[in-house]
Amino acid sequence: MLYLASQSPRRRQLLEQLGVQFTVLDVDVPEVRAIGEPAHDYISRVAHEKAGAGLLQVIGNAGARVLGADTEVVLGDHVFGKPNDAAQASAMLRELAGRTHHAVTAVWLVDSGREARAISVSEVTFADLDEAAIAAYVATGEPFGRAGGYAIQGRAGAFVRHLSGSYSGVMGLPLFETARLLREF
Ligand SMILES: Cc1cn([C@H]2C[C@H](O)[C@@H](COP(=O)(O)OP(=O)(O)OP(=O)(O)O)O2)c(=O)[nH]c1=O
Repeated sequence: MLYLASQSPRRRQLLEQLGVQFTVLDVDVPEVRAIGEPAHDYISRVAHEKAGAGLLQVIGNAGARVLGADTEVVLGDHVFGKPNDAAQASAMLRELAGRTHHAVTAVWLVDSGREARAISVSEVTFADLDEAAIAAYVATGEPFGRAGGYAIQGRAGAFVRHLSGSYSGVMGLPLFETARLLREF
């Protein structure tokens, strides 16, 4: 049995695209980057902790495999998680506007004896955004619950001048990499 340790409706929707049967587990892992922790190490660690927390819930079930993922937006050494309020969302969008950032998703697949990881790094270039565009976007509510304060699958799709990488990875679960993990496991 496959489990998805995630409360993200996007991840559920994306995993459904692969046509696999799975059950969702609720996990709540603190997302706190340690001082000096490299961005990719942090993202991978959080995804691993989500998968591990899920596995603890189903460890008695024979054949249980658990997927966990974490998505963050990275600009230089800054890691943008989900904004807490409108001011934070606006500040993130102001930094992303007119620049190229990385949208990074780490995925772990674990069972009681094995674990495997995939990491998807996409390069995303945003158009210039003026204060009015940022305010209008934040007012849609879309930034909340989204890394970097934007949803590529929503209105922010119009901000993306260029994407090199994985659209599903930016959205929260890279399908090519996830399918490969499931096949190889
Ligand atoms: C960049 C980007 C992120 N996102 C979402 C995907 C993730 O749900 C979220 C990043 O937060 P995460 O901490 O990766 O995930 P989550 O808290 O939503 O869910 P869980 O930890 O339970 O798995 O941002 C989009 O939906 N679209 C985008 O374009």
